[in-house]
Amino acid sequence: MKISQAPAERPTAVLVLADGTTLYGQGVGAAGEAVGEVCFNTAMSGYQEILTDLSYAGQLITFTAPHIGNVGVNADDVESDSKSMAARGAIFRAVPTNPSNYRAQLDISPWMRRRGIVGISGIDTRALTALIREKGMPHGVVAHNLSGQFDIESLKKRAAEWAGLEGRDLAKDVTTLTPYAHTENGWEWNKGYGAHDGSGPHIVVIDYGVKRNILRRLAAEGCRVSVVPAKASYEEIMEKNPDGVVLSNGPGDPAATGEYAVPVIRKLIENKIPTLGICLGHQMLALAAGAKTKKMPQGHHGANHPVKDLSTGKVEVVSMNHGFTVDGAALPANVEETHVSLFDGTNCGIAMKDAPAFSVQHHPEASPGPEDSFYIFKRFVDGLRKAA
Ligand SMILES: NC(=O)CC[C@H](N)C(=O)O
Repeated sequence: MKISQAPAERPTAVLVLADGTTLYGQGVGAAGEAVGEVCFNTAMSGYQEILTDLSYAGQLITFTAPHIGNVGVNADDVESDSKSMAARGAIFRAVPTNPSNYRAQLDISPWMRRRGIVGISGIDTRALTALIREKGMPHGVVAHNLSGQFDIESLKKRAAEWAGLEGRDLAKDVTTLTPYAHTENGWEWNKGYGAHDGSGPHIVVIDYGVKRNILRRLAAEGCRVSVVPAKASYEEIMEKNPDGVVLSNGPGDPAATGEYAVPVIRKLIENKIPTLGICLGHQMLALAAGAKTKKMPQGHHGANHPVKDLSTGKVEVVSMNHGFTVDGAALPANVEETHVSLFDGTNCGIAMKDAPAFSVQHHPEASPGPEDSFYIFKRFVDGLRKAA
């Protein structure tokens, strides 16, 4: 399959893929160039959460929902701060129009400019998504400049020479540099975020690129939440006297990140410290237990993926964002598969039989997406309360 698009009349942006596919459009957000792996996200809403999710570092996001920016942006719906290294590029079908929503504080384009996200609109995202589905996630460059002059050959070369995500540890680039305490609670209609009392179990979250809503959901369960850098040692974690440890989501290849993270996680398991892993944290718990991870052709990025909890038989509709997967067919004997994707049967959760540790591939914190899996936090925290 090959796609092409006639140059827009006065293009101010272009998407060039490593195979030379060149799609012209209108620039949105920051001017400049962004190189990365081109993925697609099928969520119908939640573009602000998606564009601030640090797990997208190194990726350019094609939104399959055609109208991005309709409800504007606000200060609440962010998953990382303004200096974050989340997705550097975004690809839209329609040129964003004036937002209409009572929560809107700003248009998407100036907001993207502030965050340094280079965007292109006017792209046939349906054809691009079909291309990704057929051939896997290509490497590409989004370039945006008002002159409309682009050196396509050099952009193609840049895309083709980009090293890709396999073997890349990106958690070290996006993690917090210093430990901190988190106090923001879950968001409530007409109230926003409150502060929690922190009277419940103490959770240490290892930040590989943590989404804020993971921290907020833990706070909403009554937990005291401490966040530590990705390279915190086992001793530094234990000095904080955690009742439980959460391994966060994050960008890049779990196998590369695991080089420093897995030895720490192994010690947590050996010492029977209650542990919950989410997405990258799930993949690294699996690696620590002796399982394998591999790259997926298209990955899962959306907010309506059906997943089955094998322990209850219930199906939950979940938020997903991953391009690597745990090989469910090669799990060690002490690891039980607890969740599977009903789209393609890939592994979506594990529990260790000989340690109080479990993890899920999807995003129980949603943000964006349905709240079906909030119970994962409750399951973890109830377990801690029982053990106390
Ligand atoms: N959201 C995440 O934590 C993503 C994990 C990993 N970087 C992947 O793409 O599979």
